[in-house]
Amino acid sequence: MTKPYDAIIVGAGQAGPPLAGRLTQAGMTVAVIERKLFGGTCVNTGCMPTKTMVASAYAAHVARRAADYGVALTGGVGIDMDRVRARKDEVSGNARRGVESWLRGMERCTVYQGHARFVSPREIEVDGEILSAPRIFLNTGGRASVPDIPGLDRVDYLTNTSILELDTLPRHLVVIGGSYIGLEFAQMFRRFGSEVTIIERGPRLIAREDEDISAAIREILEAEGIRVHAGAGSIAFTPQGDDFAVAVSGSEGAANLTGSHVLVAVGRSPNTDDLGLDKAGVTVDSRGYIEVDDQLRTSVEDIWAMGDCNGRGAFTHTSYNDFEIVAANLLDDDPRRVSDRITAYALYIDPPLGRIGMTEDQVRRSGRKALIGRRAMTQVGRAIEKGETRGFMKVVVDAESHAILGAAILGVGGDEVIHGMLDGMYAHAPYSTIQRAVHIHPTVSELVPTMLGEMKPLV
Ligand SMILES: Cc1cc2nc3c(=O)[nH]c(=O)nc-3n(C[C@H](O)[C@H](O)[C@H](O)COP(=O)(O)OP(=O)(O)OC[C@H]3O[C@@H](n4cnc5c(N)ncnc54)[C@H](O)[C@@H]3O)c2cc1C
Ligand SMILES: NC(=O)c1ccc[n+]([C@@H]2O[C@H](COP(=O)([O-])OP(=O)(O)OC[C@H]3O[C@@H](n4cnc5c(N)ncnc54)[C@H](O)[C@@H]3O)[C@@H](O)[C@H]2O)c1
Repeated sequence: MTKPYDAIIVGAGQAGPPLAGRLTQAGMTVAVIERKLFGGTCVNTGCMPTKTMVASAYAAHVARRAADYGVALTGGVGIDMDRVRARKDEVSGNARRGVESWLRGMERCTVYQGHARFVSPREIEVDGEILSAPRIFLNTGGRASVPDIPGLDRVDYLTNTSILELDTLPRHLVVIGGSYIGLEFAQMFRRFGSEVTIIERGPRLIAREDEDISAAIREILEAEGIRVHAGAGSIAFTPQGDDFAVAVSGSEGAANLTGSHVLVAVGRSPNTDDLGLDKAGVTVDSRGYIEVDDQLRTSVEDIWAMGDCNGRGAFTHTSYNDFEIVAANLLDDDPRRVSDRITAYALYIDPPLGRIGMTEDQVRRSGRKALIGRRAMTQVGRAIEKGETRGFMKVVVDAESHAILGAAILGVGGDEVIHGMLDGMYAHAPYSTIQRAVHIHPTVSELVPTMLGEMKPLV
């Protein structure tokens, strides 16, 4: 027998649960299907656990530097991995339980725990039951990709999920992939006390960013004792008892290392291969992402895809914004669109990188006339006072319209401070609006107007 609902939501990540809230408030009956953990990647194996552990690593780092601040600690700095993990489990577990109890207590919402699969454009099967609805929303997220590296299959490799459950500290953690996931874990485990090596296939770390940012990040990580092999064209693993050997060669030369643990951090793949999308006629692109239009409609009428599974964003805030776009179009007669969204994200190494809009390189390649402002964190009073002067900030502005095109702040508070300029971009304000704003002293933000007042033509 088929159970009818007004709507079916597959996946309880960042977009599904709030959409269930809006649809049920509008009087619809909704089935939410989640196969694993409520809250999805961000809550369980992504942002929340990692940022909680990044905080532990930061505490260790500051403790090691205590004497710089005139604080005397007797004895060395030890790491209690059980406590680190327990703290992470508490933060993440509270959030997961919060999402689950919210959904289970939601009027007109029925929660199914199991794997969902289409049997037709309007029907989904979960654990042998068939549910039907005139509208279906997909929020299935993604999982770690595993690269085809010789010998990797013979090594007990870790992903962002399994590394969170380690109860002992790796002696030597080898990280494959030098982007968001790789860099955050690399610095975290180095600060916990592991030896850490990053192996990146591309010519530089976090290669989507400008070269000066990649170089500064590499310098920050190397200063903490992390080894980096970029331009690694060839990587091969050989098991050696409980350890493994890894041979790397490429544009930075060749090296042979011995590691105890390897983390694979080479990108994510969408959870779309096991959804029966062919039974519904929903199309995917060559990498498996569900094809959507600017308002997140798939190729099949009344089926929408939100979050990481549609390839239009890969962040918690973009997934949540997808929910806002779908809800606004469906329930509020408000034609919100993905193309209204300005690129914005942060990399949570310490100091963090806050990034918005275009990179300097993208602006240069666009050929438009632009102005650029730059300021080292050594010229920021608050950073000096805090003893955290690594990094710099920069901004690129259109020379004719005076619109802010993009900015980066690699420095203490950079993930927060960048929002002033982001809000200026959303307000379509010329840069002079922020340049003339009187910011609070002493903050990192107070140097943003100064930087905007000292711009030069981008050549
Ligand atoms: C280590 C790490 C750190 C990160 N840090 C950040 C960060 O600091 N900031 C940031 O913005 N982003 C971060 N991200 C990215 C962020 O976690 C994701 O972009 C976000 O969680 C995507 O949300 P989503 O709703 O699209 O999917 P998900 O949160 O992945 O949710 C999808 C859900 O669907 C379920 N599901 C899948 N298929 C089915 C099926 N067939 N049937 C039933 N259920 C199904 C899954 O079990 C899952 O619960 C990080 C990611 C990782 C891996
Ligand atoms: N701070 C954040 O917001 C945050 C943190 C973590 C993850 N995330 C999300 O998770 C997603 C995945 O992150 P990620 O870092 O795994 O992927 P990514 O796609 O950002 O980077 C993968 C890196 O691995 C390298 N690589 C690919 N194949 C390789 C190989 N065979 N050998 C060596 N290097 C190889 C690539 O050149 C690239 O630098 C990101 O797109 C991001 O949206 C966000």
